[in-house]
Amino acid sequence: MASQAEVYDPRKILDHPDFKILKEGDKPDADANLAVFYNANKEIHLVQKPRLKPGPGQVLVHVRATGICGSDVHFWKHGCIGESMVVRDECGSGHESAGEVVEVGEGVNEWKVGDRVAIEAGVPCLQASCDHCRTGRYNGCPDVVFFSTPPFHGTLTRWHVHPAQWLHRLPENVSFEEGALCEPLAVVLAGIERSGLRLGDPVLICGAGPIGLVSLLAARAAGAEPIVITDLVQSRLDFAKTLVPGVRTPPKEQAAIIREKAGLLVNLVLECTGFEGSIQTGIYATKFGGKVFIIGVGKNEMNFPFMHLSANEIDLAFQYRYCNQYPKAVRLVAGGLINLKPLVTHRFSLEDAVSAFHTAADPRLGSIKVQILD
Ligand SMILES: NC(=O)c1ccc[n+]([C@@H]2O[C@H](COP(=O)([O-])OP(=O)(O)OC[C@H]3O[C@@H](n4cnc5c(N)ncnc54)[C@H](O)[C@@H]3O)[C@@H](O)[C@H]2O)c1
Ligand SMILES: OC[C@H](O)C(O)[C@@H](O)CO
Ligand SMILES: [Zn+2]
Ligand SMILES: [Zn+2]
Repeated sequence: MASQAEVYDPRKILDHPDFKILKEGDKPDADANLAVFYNANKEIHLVQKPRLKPGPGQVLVHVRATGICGSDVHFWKHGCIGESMVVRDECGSGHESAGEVVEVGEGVNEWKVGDRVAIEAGVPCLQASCDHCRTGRYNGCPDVVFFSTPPFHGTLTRWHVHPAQWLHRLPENVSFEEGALCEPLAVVLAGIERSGLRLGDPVLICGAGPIGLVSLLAARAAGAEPIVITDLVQSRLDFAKTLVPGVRTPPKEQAAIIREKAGLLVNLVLECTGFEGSIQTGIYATKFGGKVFIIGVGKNEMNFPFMHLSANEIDLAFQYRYCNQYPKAVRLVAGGLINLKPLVTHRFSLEDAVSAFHTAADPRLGSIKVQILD
């Protein structure tokens, strides 16, 4: 049986005669399989890819909404995340997507044309010999195909072929935009689950970007009180207040001010920036026996106040993507416990998707979540 990596071999697309990088002024074919690709030269462009037929066990999805994640922008602007995820060739972007089934491959019985789905972008190997897959923690699978992490192309495209079992049904009351936002929600829910957050816990959230704001919504739904959120950008704190009016926003992200604002030391920090200074602030704001749960990603090496952590029995924990979170994410949105709608501040067509990237990458434009709709 072919591995997922072989099935989704990225060269198949790059070497295909119908693959074409569109230059300025090029008019795409009608209904073309447009996508946004970046490369090792830090160029970003619209491309035309072949529309492939779904193979056995696969489904062809018309992608209707895709959000731009900070990691998409990071791969474009910096060419890597950490040491193992490196852009070496043309690579397709996007992993926050939802759409509509348009064709099913052989042996697919659970989906039919017209079904509305959220796309789970990480496809693990599911081999019995893989301990991570066998034990259900499939986000640790070393052979995962994570669409949009090089070398695998992303789901920001018009026609995307996906394995049937990594799609999640969207109920009628969940829009494609919300379905796409279930991806960052899955990241956050995985973190909240492993952080052990309980009703009435005082929580500090560091960073009011999309991940911090989704954490705010999820922590509120989970019963955290009080919740303090930090950011260096006032407009993002203002946005947090509109989402959850009761949230406390200290004027500076310093531990002493956070303590005063919270009225107490927090027992849980959800760190959503990945910056060393912010992680340190989180550590100093945490009470004896508390936990600093780090969702943000950043530099390869960082300094933490070792003896303060030790003498206060503060746990440091980390989140890497997610496993088993999509069904929960969809239920929470459908059930009205988490309202993701306000997070989408900018919308673009697929034809104009490169402008969407420029908007997402420019902090002066004040976007929270930029989505591409088709
Ligand atoms: N662990 C995972 O699997 C996973 C998945 C998705 C995203 N992430 C990471 O989560 C982090 C947040 O993602 P995002 O999309 O919200 O990014 P973002 O860049 O939009 O938001 C980060 C926010 O942190 C703020 N910030 C920076 N330094 C700060 C400081 N010292 N104190 C307080 N706030 C500060 C910024 O102003 C910004 O608003 C990123 O590092 C991202 O790569 C991790
Ligand atoms: O939402 C998922 C994240 O963006 C990915 O893990 C990315 O950071 C690296 O592949
Ligand atoms: Zn992401
Ligand atoms: Zn595996």
